[in-house]
Amino acid sequence: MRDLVAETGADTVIWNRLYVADERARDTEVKEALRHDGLAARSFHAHVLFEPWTVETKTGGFYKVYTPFWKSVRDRDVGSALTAPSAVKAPVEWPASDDLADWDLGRAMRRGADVVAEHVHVGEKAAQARLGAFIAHRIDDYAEARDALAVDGTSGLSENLTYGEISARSCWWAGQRAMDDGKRGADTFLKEIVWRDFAHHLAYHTPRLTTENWKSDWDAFPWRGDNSDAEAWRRGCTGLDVVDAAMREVYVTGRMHNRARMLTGSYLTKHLMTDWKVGCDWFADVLIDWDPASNAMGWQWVAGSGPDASPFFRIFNPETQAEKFDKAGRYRDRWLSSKDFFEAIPRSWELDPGSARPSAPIVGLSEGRTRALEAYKQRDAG
Ligand SMILES: Cc1cc2nc3c(=O)[nH]c(=O)nc-3n(C[C@H](O)[C@H](O)[C@H](O)COP(=O)(O)OP(=O)(O)OC[C@H]3O[C@@H](n4cnc5c(N)ncnc54)[C@H](O)[C@@H]3O)c2cc1C
Repeated sequence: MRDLVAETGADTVIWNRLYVADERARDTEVKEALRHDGLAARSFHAHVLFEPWTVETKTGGFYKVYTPFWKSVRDRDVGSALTAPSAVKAPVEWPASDDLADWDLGRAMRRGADVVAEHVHVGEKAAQARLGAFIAHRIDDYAEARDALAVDGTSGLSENLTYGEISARSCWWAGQRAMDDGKRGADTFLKEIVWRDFAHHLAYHTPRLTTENWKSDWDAFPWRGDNSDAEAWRRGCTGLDVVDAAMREVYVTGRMHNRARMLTGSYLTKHLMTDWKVGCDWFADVLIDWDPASNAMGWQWVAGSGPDASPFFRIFNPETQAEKFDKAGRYRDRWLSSKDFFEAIPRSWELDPGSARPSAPIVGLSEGRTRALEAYKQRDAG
């Protein structure tokens, strides 16, 4: 950054504040170094709706459960999204830049970067267009459609929110206007935007959210570390159609349907009894919308180790879930028959469309469920 500042002649560096421990530590260090160099360094509240220290319980603590958090913020004044500055002074001479193509980032893949590029919509304009299309065409049915695996029923805004290409405030106000216009799904949409804030609230107040079991009694659980079953899970080769379809979807698009995140996560942490951190790390690698707080909160929720988590004994049955949320099998068909997956994966996986998937699940549903519940009972007995 120092080089860039010198090359551009910038006198001020500004950014949006972030709330996860390592992001805060890095930004503090950067701010100090820039100020030490005599530059102005300023950070702003723009990444979330409510900065984590501004939301308190009646006793002055932080929220550990979503519903009271939502109730405490839903009627707050969110403030309007700031307008863009009318002019930003450009450097007299732009610094020389490498050509990204020269970095050959997709070297280890067949055509992976090109495959994923078809699915991402980056940049502020794309984000605004996405929000506009969602509000105009999909928000009415959002509450029901958001769970249907084969339906494009959600906003798709997570990647844009992650990179700050659109602000949570803009989404909030669009949702509020939709509510005033009587759009049925608007309230659910606002609640989801606040789930994102809740993740950052938790990560700020309990930094261990992203690195350790949030509930320490889970430290005694015999999670398996990374293992060959987890590798089969990553490669979409578990023998369970819906799980494999979802693991292929994420490899091709850089995204995964929210319901599919829950059920692939459940299969990994419960049936395969693998530590949620293994899945959390994989999602960090492959998700374009990767957000450290939402990802860790999602994984700890699925695993049962997080605040406000789904109880461990409530083990998703991926097949029942698929029957419910992908009745006609369109989601499974689409991703299991996708040739793009084989284009996108690393060559070292040595998979091609002719490679067979296991004909039965690597860990059967009832066998995995019994094993997980037994380990859970023993954890509590021990
Ligand atoms: C195991 C697991 C891992 C996850 N990892 C991430 C991640 O790395 N990055 C990420 O942005 N989301 C993550 N989520 C949350 C959720 O799956 C995605 O935000 C959602 O699928 C994004 O699609 P969308 O933008 O169409 O969402 P929409 O349904 O349109 O929702 C609107 C916005 O609300 C927010 N939101 C919705 N659901 C959640 C949620 N459960 N938690 C937090 N925020 C939410 C997102 O910012 C989203 O863009 C994870 C969930 C699970 C279960």
